[in-house]
Amino acid sequence: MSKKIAVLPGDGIGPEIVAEAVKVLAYLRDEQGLDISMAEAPVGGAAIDATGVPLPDSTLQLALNADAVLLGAVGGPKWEPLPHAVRPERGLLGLRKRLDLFANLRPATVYPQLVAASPLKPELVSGIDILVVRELTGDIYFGEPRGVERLPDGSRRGYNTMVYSEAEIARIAHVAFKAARGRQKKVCSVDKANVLETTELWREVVTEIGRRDYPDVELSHMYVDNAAMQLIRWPRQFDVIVTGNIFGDILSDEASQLTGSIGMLPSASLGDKYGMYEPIHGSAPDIAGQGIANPIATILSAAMMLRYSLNEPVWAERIEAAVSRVLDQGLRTPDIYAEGTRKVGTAEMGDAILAALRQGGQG
Ligand SMILES: NC(=O)C1=CN([C@@H]2O[C@H](COP(=O)(O)OP(=O)(O)OC[C@H]3O[C@@H](n4cnc5c(N)ncnc54)[C@H](O)[C@@H]3O)[C@@H](O)[C@H]2O)C=CC1
Ligand SMILES: CC(C)CC(=O)C(=O)O
Ligand SMILES: [Mg+2]
Repeated sequence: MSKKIAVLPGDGIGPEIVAEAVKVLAYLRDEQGLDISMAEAPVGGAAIDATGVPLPDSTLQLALNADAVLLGAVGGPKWEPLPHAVRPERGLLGLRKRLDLFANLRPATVYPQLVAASPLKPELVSGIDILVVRELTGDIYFGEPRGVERLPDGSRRGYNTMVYSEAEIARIAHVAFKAARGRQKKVCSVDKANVLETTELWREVVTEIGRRDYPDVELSHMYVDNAAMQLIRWPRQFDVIVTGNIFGDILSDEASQLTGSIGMLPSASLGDKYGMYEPIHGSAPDIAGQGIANPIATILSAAMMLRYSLNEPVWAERIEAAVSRVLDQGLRTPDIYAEGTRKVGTAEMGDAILAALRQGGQG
């Protein structure tokens, strides 16, 4: 039966990078007989401009009725003056919550061709293969109460609430332990249990599940400040990192620098029923509209979609191999450019990956 893909380009560079991933998917549909259909809808700022809200019901329904969602990025300076409740980012958070996409898998692997593109020394980054398992529907991004209130003395006070239930911690812990079993069998759980009760509970629950259900997986714990430091000092010590929403958000942006650029990191946001695929970066307003954004993270997100939601692991591998071949050819968007390579724009990079896929697909 035909598989439906909801395509939500969003804002800033979103439409530019999603267009390149759509080229790849359209090739699989039109020339390789993959039984998929794509339908596009606005989300974030684009949706606010079109309908007044960041997650219109029609977009939500499209996502709920799809087999997988491909998302670009949302947000930008244009919508920053709006109240938080109706900002573009709330559209994305709403989508993650409504689809119950509690597990965000953010693999950070270094392509050997890009070792020199990392600001870190080659001997530190070569060979890194980290999977950040970020909880995506809880924590301080969703906790109530939240807001800014006026105090009797006339000054203002802002507050957000970090919340995790035992069940929320348990289900993400299982995802991390299971993922580790297919890798180096090491999980590092990152928290701030020395200060925050919520994450003390996190540590207890992860420890209990590890001991009870995954004795074959080595479990360690690290405070988030140390983890941020260790990622730079000795990144190869990590296999799977499991952590909450806000820590995972921050640490995965940091991990992207090990790989050369945030434009290289894909992600899969998974729940029991749905899957959404998005690069880890934002809408990059500073380079939007210039045709220079790196589309690789989005194309690799489409590969993850083929693997996790569309049961097409071979095409996922072929796309990943095509990216590698284009890097071998020396093509680079500006964010990963180094002397001796050829600088290309977003569309040229997408075209080159498609051309490499055509060759690989025939072979
Ligand atoms: N998943 C999402 O939709 C996310 C949305 N945002 C939103 O995006 C907007 C901008 O946020 P920032 O903090 O600037 O983060 P950002 O990730 O958009 O950009 C950070 C830096 O990385 C660069 N960059 C990002 N993606 C790139 C790519 N594919 N190729 C080359 N360079 C790339 C940007 O040019 C910028 O210098 C904000 O409105 C923010 O709320 C931020 C993070 C995630
Ligand atoms: C809601 C998003 C802006 C949060 C974010 O930065 C991310 O998911 O990477
Ligand atoms: Mg982020």
